[in-house]
Order: sequence, then C-alpha cells, then structure tokens
Amino acid sequence: MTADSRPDQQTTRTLPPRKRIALIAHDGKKEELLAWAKRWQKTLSKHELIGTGTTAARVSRELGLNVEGLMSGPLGGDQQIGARITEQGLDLLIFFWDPFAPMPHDPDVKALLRLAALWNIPVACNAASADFLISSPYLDEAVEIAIPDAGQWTAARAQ
Ligand SMILES: O=C(CO)COP(=O)(O)O
Repeated sequence: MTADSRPDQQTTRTLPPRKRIALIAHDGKKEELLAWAKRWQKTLSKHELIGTGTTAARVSRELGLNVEGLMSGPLGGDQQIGARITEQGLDLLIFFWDPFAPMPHDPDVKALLRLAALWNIPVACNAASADFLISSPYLDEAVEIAIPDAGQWTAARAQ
C-alpha cells in the first residue's frame, strides 16, 4: 500500500435531526422491506425518504409514504444513491440486498456499499440491523460523524 492510498486525515460532518434515508431492496427482498417499512411507517414519515425506482414506487404506493424515486437499480439507481452519499446528501442507508441472487449490476451494488463504508454513514442490510438503526436515540438528533478530509486528500495528491 502506498502512503497516499487512503485519506490520512479525517474531518467531520453533522447528520441533521431530520435524516435523509435511502430505502433499497432487491426483488427477492422487497416484501421484507415493505413489511419492515410498514412497522416503522410513523417513524419514517418524519424523515426524508429516497429510494431506487421500483423500491421507492412500491413503498410510496403501498404505504403512502413520500419517497423520492431515483433510477431503478439495474439502470443506475445504486450509483445515484452512491453519488448522494459522496456529496454528503444522504444520512442513512437501508439496503436489503439479496444474498441469494447474483445481479447484472453487482458492481454497482458493491460500489454503493463501498461508498457507504468510506463516508461512514449508518447502513443496515437486513431487518434486524434496520430495527436497531431506526430505533436509535440518534435518529432524531444532530449527530457528528467522522469523514475523510477530501480537501486535504486532493491537496496532497495535487502537489
Ligand atoms: O436493484 C436494486 C438495488 O441494487 C433496486 O432497484 P429497484 O428498487 O429499482 O428494484
């Protein structure tokens, strides 16, 4: 590993009290996500929701929640969510990916999970983890998280 292969300096950002939450589920996991979202409907309604196309449309239609729908996952939706994370425009990721189904867009799924790890946002990939995240006392509070110092990273590499 070279010296500059990872950011050596961190900074912080504040997750707002009203969280921007992404909801995503693969087809084999959509019923599970819908059941989970139904259980937490009241809590979710207090936050800003976005999702990949089909997931967003179903959560919106079946639960009456307001969800901003991006592109469908196989058409680039995972990458759009990843871009939101990179721009610090997303605060929580609920992603029920399917461990039993290989996807044509597996690289996009991996890329999204990588960006979530890199930018230190809370992620849940199954219902039990999602229960923990959504019932956290931090959910309705401003929360400071550590993130890579992008300015320092670029400055060091541009020398
Ligand atoms: O494929 C997905 C995530 O990788 C989800 O996409 P849809 O919500 O459009 O089904």
